[in-house]
Amino acid sequence: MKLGVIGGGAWGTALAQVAARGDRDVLLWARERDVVTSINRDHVNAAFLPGIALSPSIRATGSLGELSGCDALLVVAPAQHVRAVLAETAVGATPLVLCAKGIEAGTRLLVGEVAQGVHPRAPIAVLSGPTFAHEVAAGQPTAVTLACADAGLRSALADRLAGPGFRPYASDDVVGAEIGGAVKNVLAIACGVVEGAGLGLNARAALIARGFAEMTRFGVARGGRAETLGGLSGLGDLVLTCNSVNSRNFSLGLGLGRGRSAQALLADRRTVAEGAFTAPVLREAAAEAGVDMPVCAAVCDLLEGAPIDAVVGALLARPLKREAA
Ligand SMILES: NC(=O)c1ccc[n+]([C@@H]2O[C@H](COP(=O)([O-])OP(=O)(O)OC[C@H]3O[C@@H](n4cnc5c(N)ncnc54)[C@H](O)[C@@H]3O)[C@@H](O)[C@H]2O)c1
Ligand SMILES: O=P(O)(O)OC[C@H](O)CO
Repeated sequence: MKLGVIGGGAWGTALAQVAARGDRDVLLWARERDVVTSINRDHVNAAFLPGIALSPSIRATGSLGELSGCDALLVVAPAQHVRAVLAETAVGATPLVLCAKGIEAGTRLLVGEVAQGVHPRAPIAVLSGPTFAHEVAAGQPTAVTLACADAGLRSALADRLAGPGFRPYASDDVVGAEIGGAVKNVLAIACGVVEGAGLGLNARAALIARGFAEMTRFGVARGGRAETLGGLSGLGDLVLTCNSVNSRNFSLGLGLGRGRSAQALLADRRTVAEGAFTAPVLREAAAEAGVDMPVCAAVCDLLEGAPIDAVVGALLARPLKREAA
């Protein structure tokens, strides 16, 4: 199975490295000319994944048309750009493996739903889980959820990607796998705020547990399964990103917690903090589904500039309730 990768950021490059294990050819489309040159000439992605020596069997291209010879495509553009990039790609019935974590603004669609709308004949899979790109690219042990309704395709993709340091777990719950990754980014911002504002480790643990309850409520309301939310793509990724400054979302929250504005923090950054874009659309989607998500709503308020004391005070002053509710 020849794999193509759409997106030359940190995660697309790390996944290309996984797919290239054993000197297998991988074609990676990158939007930036400097990334294409850097990968083909020096076998590094100096812009988005510095310090990692890439397999020479990864070839980069700036032309989406070249991907037409691939047997499956890993889609690793940021969530808000997936529609535009896929619209320019000839896909037909080639399987698409969605690896971005987010919900599309405006439509409130999951990335897999966007892909299905653009390419109705393409089988859809989702790869998600606790995966800092640098660690994956360096071959450090990592496990992910690989979700696909088609058992044969799921198994073929898992066999193609698995290796000594990369272990996919199979699932048929595409929606559940996507929602975990999208919601955890918003919750990671909240945990960063707690760290930046010095609110303590108890508060962070409370946010992780109550945030997980929100993620599960929303995921189940959208048709996912609670067991998927409790797996690698949900709880696993939530634990990772809520506890490390290596997370772009956590570090965005850290800056907010230290008093900087979201606008200033997001300006000029070349890397993506998906939670900032997911938070407002998640608030809309939760309202639409009739799901209470107070922590995620609080992150929206903070991104819009509300004072931390007021937001935290309002969260804690809500009426007391049963934990399971
Ligand atoms: N970095 C990680 O560790 C990691 C791990 C798992 C999942 N992800 C997810 O993968 C997705 C991609 O993130 P990343 O970390 O590879 O990106 P990145 O932050 O390393 O790089 C930004 C990417 O955005 C792309 N981009 C910017 N503007 C664009 C546009 N107008 N159209 C198309 N692409 C555009 C750039 O080309 C680049 O590939 C995100 O959804 C992210 O949540 C990232
Ligand atoms: O750096 P973040 O916050 O985008 O997190 C990267 C991955 O999603 C971790 O699994």
